[in-house]
Amino acid sequence: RSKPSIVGSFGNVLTDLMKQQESEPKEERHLMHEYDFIIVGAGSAGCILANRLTEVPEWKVLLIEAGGQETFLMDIPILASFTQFTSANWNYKTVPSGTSCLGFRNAQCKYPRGKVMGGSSTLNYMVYTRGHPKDYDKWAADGNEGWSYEDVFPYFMKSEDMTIPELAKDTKHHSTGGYLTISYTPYRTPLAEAFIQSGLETGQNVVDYNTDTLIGFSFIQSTMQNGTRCSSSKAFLHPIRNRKNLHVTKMSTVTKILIHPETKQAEGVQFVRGGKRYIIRASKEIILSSGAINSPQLLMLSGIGPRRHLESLGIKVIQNLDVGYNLMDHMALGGLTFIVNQSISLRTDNILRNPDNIANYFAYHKGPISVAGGCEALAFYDLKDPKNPQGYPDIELIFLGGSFVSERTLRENVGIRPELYNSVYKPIEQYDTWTVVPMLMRPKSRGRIMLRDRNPFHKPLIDPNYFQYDEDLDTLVGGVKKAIELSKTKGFQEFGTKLHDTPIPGCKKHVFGSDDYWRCAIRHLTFTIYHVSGTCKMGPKWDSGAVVDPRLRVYGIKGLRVVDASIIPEIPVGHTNGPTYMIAEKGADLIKQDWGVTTNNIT
Ligand SMILES: Cc1cc2nc3c(=O)[nH]c(=O)nc-3n(C[C@H](O)[C@H](O)[C@H](O)COP(=O)(O)OP(=O)(O)OC[C@H]3O[C@@H](n4cnc5c(N)ncnc54)[C@H](O)[C@@H]3O)c2cc1C
Repeated sequence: RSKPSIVGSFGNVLTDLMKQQESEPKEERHLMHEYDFIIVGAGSAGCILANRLTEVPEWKVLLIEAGGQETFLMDIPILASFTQFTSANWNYKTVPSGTSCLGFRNAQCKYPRGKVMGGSSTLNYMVYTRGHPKDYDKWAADGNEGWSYEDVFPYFMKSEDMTIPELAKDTKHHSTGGYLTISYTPYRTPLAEAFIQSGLETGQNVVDYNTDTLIGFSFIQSTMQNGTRCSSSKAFLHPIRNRKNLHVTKMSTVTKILIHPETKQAEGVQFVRGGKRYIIRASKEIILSSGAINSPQLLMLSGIGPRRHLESLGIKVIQNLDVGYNLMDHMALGGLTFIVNQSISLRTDNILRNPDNIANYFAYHKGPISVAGGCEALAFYDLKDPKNPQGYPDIELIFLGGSFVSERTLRENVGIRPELYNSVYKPIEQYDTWTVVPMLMRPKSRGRIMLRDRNPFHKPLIDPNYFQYDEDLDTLVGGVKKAIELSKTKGFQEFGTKLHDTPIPGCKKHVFGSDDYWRCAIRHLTFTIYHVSGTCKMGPKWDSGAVVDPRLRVYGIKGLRVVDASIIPEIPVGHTNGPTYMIAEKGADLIKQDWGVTTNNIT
């Protein structure tokens, strides 16, 4: 490969920019008064639904998105954390709890969500995982007919275009030719290789975690296309931008679902665009795909939710349901930092200052700029059954070839208190470092979303209720110890790896490295892994906490479904974007079946 010239690469920047601008479906200026289907939210789920429903030529579909266009900068992997500082982020924060997020400003965890075409898939770190067969078999066992692993597996396959040759060969578990491109990141630090080696050295296997076997180590399979982000908009909307039966309206915030109080038929939506209020009707259905924070918010604003809560705000109750409960997330310890003695880590400032890196990225979409927010590899463990290669993970370790000190935006993403940063991390800013983020895979704790008031433009209250159960904290401590064990392996010791052992000021009363110290550290540097889900829970009719039935229809209301991460009854083991794609693929088929359209024999 020839060395790219800066001028040539600049030309490629323009090409990337134009391609992104031209490929996204255009804003529809002349909206109709009525559509067959209205989809609220062009996020991970909404873009799939828009694609699959407009496969039926006679259906007219309106896709409404509160955010604006996805830009080519958002598709540059290393800038993943940076995008959170733009208007493409809803900028939510958790309520202060006094028991978690203590090391962040106001003791609040930041809770970013995508407000842009592609939704959170335009902000995320592109890790593509499906979860474990047991996750879905449990959904089915709990009464969600049609959602066992065997039932949902074809929908993971349906979306997929696996471009990693050795994985694509495994046609039992992977497919090619779908809309969603999965690939390895085109660049790896030697530290990521050391991470994989550390797994082998400690008796673990290297696995393809998107099969039935998750326990083991792997480089990350990313939703990445030719070294750039493959958001749900890029994957599912760009290729169908010319379909005449799809209208898209952007910068349009839905403020209410209009439901007839007596017939309980969802009739239309009210939204605001450019300061003007619009009402558009749906002749068949309205589908909420606004994500696990905004879907429950919209339902509650529209009179569907817990009676007492709605009445306390003066909202007329149309249907009393447990909307907003069952909030789940994968929480983690952030800031676990290891120092090395060679310049081999991802230091974002240095990477972006080096013109060769920039030229290489824009010419070939390769090099360190193609690593999404520094995430390179991962490992799954079943700490309760550590010797079982077929175990059910309770911990995931995400490996990053950098840390708080090498990635300025990362520390701002979480809003670390300056005094904590200055005392613990500032003194090691000149060193090369790496991080493992231990994540809790099967949390018991459940949080809740509530309305602040009746104003649709006010942010809802988000209480993730992290560490409601000590068990969650204890499992996470087990994950921290695993990460430290790995740092002592030969592969990492070749780089003189050393755990950074300056204690967090609020945890100095505990001996550094003791279980109590790690519990305290986790309560201070509590990371969300951004997997908010479950707040419009799917369940059978005997489940009093269920908001939607197993065909994703809102209980008690006609013509209204929720199809997004909020229907997840129990959070899968892994990251939630892949499962959300599956939910949307299956949701689209459920809708088609209910309106008498044949569906490719998948179900
Ligand atoms: C920073 C970050 C990193 C993440 N990293 C990963 C990762 O690496 N791997 C992974 O698998 N998962 C990751 N996730 C989680 C994953 O992206 C989400 O689970 C998934 O995108 C959820 O999809 P969704 O369709 O439910 O919601 P979203 O994708 O959030 O879509 C909701 C859409 O609805 C729009 N909307 C909301 N309210 C309204 C309204 N009132 N009117 C009109 N439009 C509205 C929003 O603007 C948004 O576009 C990450 C998430 C974040 C935020």
